[in-house]
Amino acid sequence: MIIWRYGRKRQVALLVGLDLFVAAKMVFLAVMLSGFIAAATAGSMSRFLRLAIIAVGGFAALSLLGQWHVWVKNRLIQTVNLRIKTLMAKHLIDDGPLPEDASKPLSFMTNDLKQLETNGIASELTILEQLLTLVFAIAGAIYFDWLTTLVFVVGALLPMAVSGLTQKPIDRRAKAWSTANGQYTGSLKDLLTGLDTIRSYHANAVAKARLNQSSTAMEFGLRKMNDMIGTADVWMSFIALTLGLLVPFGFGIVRIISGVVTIASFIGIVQLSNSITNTLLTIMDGVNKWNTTRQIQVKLRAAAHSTPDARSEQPLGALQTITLSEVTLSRGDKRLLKNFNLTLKAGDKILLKAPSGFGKTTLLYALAGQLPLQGKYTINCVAANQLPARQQLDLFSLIKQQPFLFNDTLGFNLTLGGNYSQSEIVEAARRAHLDTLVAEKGWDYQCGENGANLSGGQIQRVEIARAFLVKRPVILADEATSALDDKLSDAIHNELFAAGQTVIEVAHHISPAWEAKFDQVIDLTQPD
Ligand SMILES: Nc1ncnc2c1ncn2[C@@H]1O[C@H](COP(=O)(O)OP(=O)(O)OP(=O)(O)O)[C@@H](O)[C@H]1O
Repeated sequence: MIIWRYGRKRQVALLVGLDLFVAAKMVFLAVMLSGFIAAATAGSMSRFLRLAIIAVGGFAALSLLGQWHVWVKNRLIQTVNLRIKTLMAKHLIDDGPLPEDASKPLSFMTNDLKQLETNGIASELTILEQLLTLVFAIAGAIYFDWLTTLVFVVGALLPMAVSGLTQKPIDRRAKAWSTANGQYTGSLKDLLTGLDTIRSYHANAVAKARLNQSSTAMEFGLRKMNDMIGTADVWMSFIALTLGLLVPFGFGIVRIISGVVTIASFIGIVQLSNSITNTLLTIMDGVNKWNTTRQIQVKLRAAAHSTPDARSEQPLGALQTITLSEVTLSRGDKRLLKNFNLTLKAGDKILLKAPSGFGKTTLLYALAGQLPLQGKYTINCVAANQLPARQQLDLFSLIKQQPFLFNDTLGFNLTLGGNYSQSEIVEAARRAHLDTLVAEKGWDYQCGENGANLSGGQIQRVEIARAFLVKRPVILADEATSALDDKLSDAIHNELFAAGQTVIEVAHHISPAWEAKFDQVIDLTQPD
């Protein structure tokens, strides 16, 4: 159960306790109505008035408990939602997927979790409440006449057995909808990111058609899922109404005619039979809805149980060597580098050259452990895949070709909330030649969405300053100065070369004078 797994046990227990009172309301109503009929049949006004006072008082007390029930229920929903979101945020940030999968977690965090709330959590709460109502209603009806009740209960239970048949097709359609939903969110995100490109190339019509295509697929998936749930509901309801109501009602009439049951008892049974049938239908509906969230729950459990890196922490010591031997890289189905070899020692400066799309960025990501590689990769003679991911990550700072800036201050974008002294931050900014910008705008300057309020060169220097600030043993520089003028590019290279860190740089345009300063210049197109 989602609420038991992610909620506070104390809150769940209190809710179940209050559910008992909410559930008792229907039985209380039936007993009161039956009592009114008995008073009317006996022609006793005083008995009627006494019952009327008890009825009003009883309903007032039950309503007060119902109010408390609302608060407890909503607080429980809040706790469960928050715990799930915290868990997923942790999973996403700590052990999240590679960049190319970015739209999937976005869709999961928005659409899937919303569905989990409306179809999963809400259904569990309803089912719980309705189950208790059902128990009370059956107990009350047995008190009036057990045989008539039995007919009512059997009539109401039969449709439940049939509902099992609709489970699998509902599951299938829920899965198809979830996939289409993910694709829609992905293409919408892509479109919004590239809106200015679309407009400047007049690709509006194509963009609209593509978005329309994925929204059509999503809406179709939703319709198909709702069709299936709706169809199941309609026919379940037909079976429930005939077997659960008409047949037992007729049976009760026969019992009255036979003189076994009084009209007052029968009114009580009929009132309670409504509760029995309605609760069973609501429970079935809840179970159907809950079943649409099975896949989401599986993902959630996987996220909750994602264990920290099981590889043993080996003391790696200071970086000495990095070796790649017979390494092959792929991206999707595409084979990139094949049988690539590289040996470097700490402090080396390496320049990687190859035509666009050859796999240089992929190689840098693989070195940092953010993309897989086939072949032998060792750091200080230890196989990289034996190192905890965190340890490998901490060796590298990656200056990305397309840096990402948060919609936050300049200061935050440099430190990313890390714990650095002011002098360290100022020094990193100075080395990345950001000091003029800082003097002009200040650390609290808002960078805008993905650095919209900065120039391309300034964004690149924020990314460079991040790398200088963390001072990791290896700097992976992917076209790190492509947006800078020659003077700034030279100045940044001076800083890159001065610090004694290992530098592995990918650059298309680099002057012969700078090229000569690298320890190794590797042309990836040339076999060893
Ligand atoms: N997320 C991705 N999913 C699938 N394929 C990708 C992805 N990113 C890049 N590729 C493909 O992998 C190949 C290598 O890309 P990569 O970015 O490593 O090349 P590169 O040599 O750095 O290119 P450039 O010099 O243009 O930056 C390209 O063919 C590219 O289309």
